Amino acid sequence: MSETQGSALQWLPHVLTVAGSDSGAGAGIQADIKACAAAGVYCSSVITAVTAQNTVGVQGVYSIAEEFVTEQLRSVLSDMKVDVIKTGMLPSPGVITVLCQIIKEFQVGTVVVDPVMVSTSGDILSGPSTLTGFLEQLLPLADIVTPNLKEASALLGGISLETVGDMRSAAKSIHDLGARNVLVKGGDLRGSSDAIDIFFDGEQFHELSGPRIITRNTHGTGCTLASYIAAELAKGTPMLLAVQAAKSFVESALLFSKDLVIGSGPQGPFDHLYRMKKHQNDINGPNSRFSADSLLLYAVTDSRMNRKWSRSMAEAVKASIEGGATIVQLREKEAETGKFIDIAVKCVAICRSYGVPLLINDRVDVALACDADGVHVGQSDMPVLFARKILGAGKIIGVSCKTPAQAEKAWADGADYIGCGGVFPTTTKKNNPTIGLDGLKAVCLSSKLPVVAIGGIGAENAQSVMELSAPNLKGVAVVSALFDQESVVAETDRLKSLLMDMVMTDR
Ligand SMILES: Nc1ncnc2c1ncn2[C@@H]1O[C@H](COP(=O)(O)OP(=O)(O)OP(=O)(O)O)[C@@H](O)[C@H]1O
Ligand SMILES: Cc1ncc(CO)c(N)n1
Ligand SMILES: [Mg+2]
Repeated sequence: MSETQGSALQWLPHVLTVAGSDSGAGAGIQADIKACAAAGVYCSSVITAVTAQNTVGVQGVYSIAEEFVTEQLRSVLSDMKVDVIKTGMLPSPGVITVLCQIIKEFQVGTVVVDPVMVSTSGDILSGPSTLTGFLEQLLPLADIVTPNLKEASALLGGISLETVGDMRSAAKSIHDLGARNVLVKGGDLRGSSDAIDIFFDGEQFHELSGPRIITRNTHGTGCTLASYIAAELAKGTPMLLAVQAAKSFVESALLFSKDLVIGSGPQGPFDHLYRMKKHQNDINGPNSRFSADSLLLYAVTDSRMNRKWSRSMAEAVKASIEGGATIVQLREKEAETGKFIDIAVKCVAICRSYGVPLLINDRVDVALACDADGVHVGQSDMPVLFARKILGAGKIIGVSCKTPAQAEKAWADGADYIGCGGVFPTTTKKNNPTIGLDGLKAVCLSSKLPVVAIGGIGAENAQSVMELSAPNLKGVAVVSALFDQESVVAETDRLKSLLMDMVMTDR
């Protein structure tokens, strides 16, 4: 059919979750399906148990007979191409045995094991009788196993785990039991202000640390993390990157949902599909303060160049606006905070009088203090999610991105635009690898956000940039082409006219 319609057949990465149902839908199968959906991955589901569960706890468990688990597994695997199997609640030794047989029979490529044993509310989901099955049958098939502290302890005969050091030793011991990679989750580590997980690939340890979000809505973080890892693996993401992406997803979802009220118990669910909600918010307009058209000619200041041409920052900024700059970013890498504020206050006043937005590079505090229009942050500066938290919906936040993955995250975290580069080599920023026009195009295509290109751009090559057929590429950001010039007004005006011609002929 698709041939007659002239369209290519489409393949969607596919995770099969083998897990229990949570009637409250915060954890279990329901969390797995939502996490995979959020990652853009198809998720089929074989149900091993039905729980009567809510935000208070688990009131009942009804295990599905192993014959019927087998029937479900055969149904899915005989018909569909599954890339990754993710396991959650496995209520009996018999279910573990049939699952392992079927994984081998159908030669499923990748297996993610979340050794769910006890819910955070303290209820038993898989009793001690399954321990041997986990240890002897399932772990040796696992590409990654993701125990929380209690589960890691249970797998290791009940040893106590209280410190990050204990988590490292546990990860190594569990690796020795046969799992190829181990992630010991520290969500429940007492007395830690960060949420620290330990990843061990058999050779190296990685301490994955993120801020602990203060919220009651952490029900299902474990299921979600494992499913998101499975989803990333199904897309072909390498193991460590998949784990990092999953942790970052959980963190963002918890932050976005921290004040959500569902249920009256101590542990609420969170919103896996927050990105859709965020998108709705965007459409509905808190970001209407920002017009993407202002990215057309984006002037980034440089005090070294100002010194060379003996002009003050205020003079340089004013000249760039008179020449036609549509937005200005104050970039001060050397100035002390007091000096920076002094300059920023002057520039805010100038920009405001012309109606041109002024952004501050990197320093969220300076932007707030001077009531600038927003900030531009790099990948190693304050994360967009936190900058947004501090600045609120009323400010513009831009972020530098070199890769589609960074671009995707920029949008999910609430950025208003992406600065993408360095497109061409430049002397302004040393040791900054260039991504070329191809890299720029890849970033544009992978994001819904407006993009401004940066790096070695001037009148001579602006056309080659603007010709990229990406509708969200809105302009060029320049430093030396405006500021390392005898006349800032004249050079800005020249580039602006070129850009205007390009956008006009485009229409
Ligand atoms: N409050 C929090 N803030 C940030 N990250 C968290 C928080 N709580 C848990 N996490 C992260 O969520 C992931 C799951 O960890 P956790 O130790 O809670 O698993 P779990 O106990 O199996 O979860 P579940 O509640 O589903 O049983 C880990 O990456 C952990 O660091
Ligand atoms: C069904 C089910 N699976 C897993 C967990 C662990 O969070 C839970 N609470 N319920
Ligand atoms: Mg937990």
